[in-house]
Amino acid sequence: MTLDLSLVTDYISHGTGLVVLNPATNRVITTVKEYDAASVESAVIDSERAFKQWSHLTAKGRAELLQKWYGLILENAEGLAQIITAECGKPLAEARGEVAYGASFIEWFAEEGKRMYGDVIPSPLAGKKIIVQKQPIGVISAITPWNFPIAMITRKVAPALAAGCTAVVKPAETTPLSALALEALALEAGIPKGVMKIIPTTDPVSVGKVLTEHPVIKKFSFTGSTPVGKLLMKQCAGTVKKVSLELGGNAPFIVFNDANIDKAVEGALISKYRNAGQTCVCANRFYVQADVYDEFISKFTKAVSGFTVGNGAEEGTIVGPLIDEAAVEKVEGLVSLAKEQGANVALGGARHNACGNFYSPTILTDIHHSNAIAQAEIFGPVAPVFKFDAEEEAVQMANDTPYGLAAYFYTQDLGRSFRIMQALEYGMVGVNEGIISTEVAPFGGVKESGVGREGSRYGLDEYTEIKYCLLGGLS
Ligand SMILES: NC(=O)c1ccc[n+]([C@@H]2O[C@H](COP(=O)([O-])OP(=O)(O)OC[C@H]3O[C@@H](n4cnc5c(N)ncnc54)[C@H](O)[C@@H]3O)[C@@H](O)[C@H]2O)c1
Ligand SMILES: O=C[C@H](O)CS(=O)(=O)O
Repeated sequence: MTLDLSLVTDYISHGTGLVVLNPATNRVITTVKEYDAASVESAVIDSERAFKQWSHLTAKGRAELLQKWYGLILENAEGLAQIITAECGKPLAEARGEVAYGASFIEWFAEEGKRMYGDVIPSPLAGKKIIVQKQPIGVISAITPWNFPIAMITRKVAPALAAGCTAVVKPAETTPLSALALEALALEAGIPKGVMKIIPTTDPVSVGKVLTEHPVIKKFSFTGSTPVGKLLMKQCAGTVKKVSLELGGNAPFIVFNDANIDKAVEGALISKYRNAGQTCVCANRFYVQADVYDEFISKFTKAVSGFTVGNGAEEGTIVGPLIDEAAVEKVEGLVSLAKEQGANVALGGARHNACGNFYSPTILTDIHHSNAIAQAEIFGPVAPVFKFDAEEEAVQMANDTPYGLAAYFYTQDLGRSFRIMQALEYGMVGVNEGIISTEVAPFGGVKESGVGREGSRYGLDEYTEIKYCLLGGLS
């Protein structure tokens, strides 16, 4: 399949720049023009200039342009999906899903922007009026990861633009093409130049300093690992920026004795192996109650053994490559340590065909919660399955992590459902469901998985400021 790069022609560098590789083949896709700290400063000033006009459009006016952008993304969905697969590695079917998911935030916030309501508060003071209004916070910056190169950008930029803000966005070094295609389509939709600017770079540290320290930037939104999120949050402190963070996860997936095991296996497959296990909400550790442990392992192993591993561009591929060699080495290290600590490899446990960035879908059993792998965000197609006896033990182990993004459990007992929903220390919980992300619900974590929420009616608040006005002298 010849990759169509016509959407990003204007961004391709015919000399030096940011080299983009295909993780399935490690071959060069293309090279794109890149930004350094100085040119990012200039982009920030352009964004400030664009803000003056964009924020003065009506919400309806902005919505019409966002809806045009949404329409163009859907019209170019297949081309965008092929770009995602080429630079990120995920199977084409998943990439198509990501385009629709990413576009859904634009559709959703085009409407939400028209409902950025304020308040008129009954005044306790005679002759005085109390008015509360929401205003766009201003120029925002964002830094995004490689695993959802379109959706992680639109989940930030859509609410920002709908609220009247402008955005300067640094995508991951490995996946700039999807981001640049988004920018090209936004310009084609009539969204003015400078309203959304993508800034690829081979120097994330210097560019990141501009995006977290520049005084013109009033809000910073980050999606990525927890260690980097902590660093960038500190960098924002000097100018007291409003910050939202979508960070790492360590999702427990609990299966109780009374669960529908076939449904639990179905949920486990999608939750664990989506994007080869490289999602922040992937089930990261499985806790299965003793009476159903053997049945779950048998059915889970049988289903995973049928997965096709390969290039995501080939129809039928279920598990594509990891993003790079470092990612494979990290997974290899975690599996090796688990085996040293007594784990049994029920399936996989090594590179696929011992080549490239491919790792075989893996299931580990006879493993204890104290093993290191229970505390690490695996970010690969590896499922450690722990056995437990009592409900309280499962909850204690599930909560025994600094992370708090997503959690999942399967039961058919209503009382247990409410007990466990209440007891789990996570921002998002799937009950008898292995995939929970949607634009209408608040996505985000607690503890060291993040601050703030994306999507839903709450997502707009991240990009607004509340202004309270007291009107006197009206008697
Ligand atoms: N909570 C969520 O919604 C969510 C979504 C996707 C990914 N993630 C998390 O992201 C991680 C995987 O993505 P990743 O490997 O791209 O994460 P990462 O933190 O290594 O990189 C994320 C982004 O930060 C940039 N970056 C890294 N160091 C920087 C620095 N010092 N200054 C400025 N920018 C810097 C990178 O270039 C990239 O654009 C996982 O931990 C995953 O859980 C979370
Ligand atoms: O990995 C990060 C994404 O947020 C996962 S999802 O597509 O939103 O479920």
